Amino acid sequence: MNGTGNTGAPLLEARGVTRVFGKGNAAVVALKGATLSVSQGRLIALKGRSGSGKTTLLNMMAALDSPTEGAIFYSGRDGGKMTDRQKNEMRKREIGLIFQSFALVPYMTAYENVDFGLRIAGIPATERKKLAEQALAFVGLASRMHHMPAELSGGEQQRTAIARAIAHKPRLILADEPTAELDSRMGKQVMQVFRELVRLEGIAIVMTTHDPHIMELVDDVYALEDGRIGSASSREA
Ligand SMILES: Nc1ncnc2c1ncn2[C@@H]1O[C@H](COP(=O)(O)OP(=O)(O)OP(=O)(O)O)[C@@H](O)[C@H]1O
Repeated sequence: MNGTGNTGAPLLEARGVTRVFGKGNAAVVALKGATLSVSQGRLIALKGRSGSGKTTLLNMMAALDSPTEGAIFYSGRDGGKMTDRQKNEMRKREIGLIFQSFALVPYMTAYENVDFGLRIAGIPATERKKLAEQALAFVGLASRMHHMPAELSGGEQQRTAIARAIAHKPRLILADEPTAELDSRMGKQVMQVFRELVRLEGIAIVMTTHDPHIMELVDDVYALEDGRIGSASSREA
């Protein structure tokens, strides 16, 4: 990742991650000993039924939640040994998050949404315009960037959300069901943008999905079943 990417360690590694919500009789074991490794330039899908633990794992990869057992390493750094402040900083600078529902600010244009994300990431004003325009051009929205979200199609809104997630040049993107609210054509556009990010920028992307068609478009698939990673399959890059 930025500044720490030459350690030889994977961008992100989950080792034996277990997450239990609640206590006693009410305890829910959402993840059971999940282990996976994310290297630069890979597009990875986590698949599994509703309730299998996909979002729980993604939230922990994003350092939004902590494992009950096991550990997550970010370029070799143990997340369990980082303070909340260090985790917040790392998330802002090194990770881009994308959600199923796009999560755009409705009264800001596409450009303003991306600029807002850059401000939150602490990027100085002098650099923001160029980075926002570059990111919006990358996702094919150069000519639509001054439109409000409501004036954009679902696919364009999700591509705006991708531009916001990539504008600060993170090395890792975590996307929770990014194509779930899109029809198949728009879902494909989003997957094309992901493939180009992986190929041209060397970014690693981990996405959750239910969609069997998407499995053909990714490099690695991890199947979650009742909180366990039941199987993994890869194709050569
Ligand atoms: N904060 C929480 N408190 C209690 N239980 C939780 C919490 N978050 C998730 N769970 C439970 O953990 C399990 C895994 O949930 P998770 O949201 O990770 O599944 P998912 O595979 O992402 O499902 P979906 O595809 O429906 O989004 C479920 O049984 C869920 O009810």
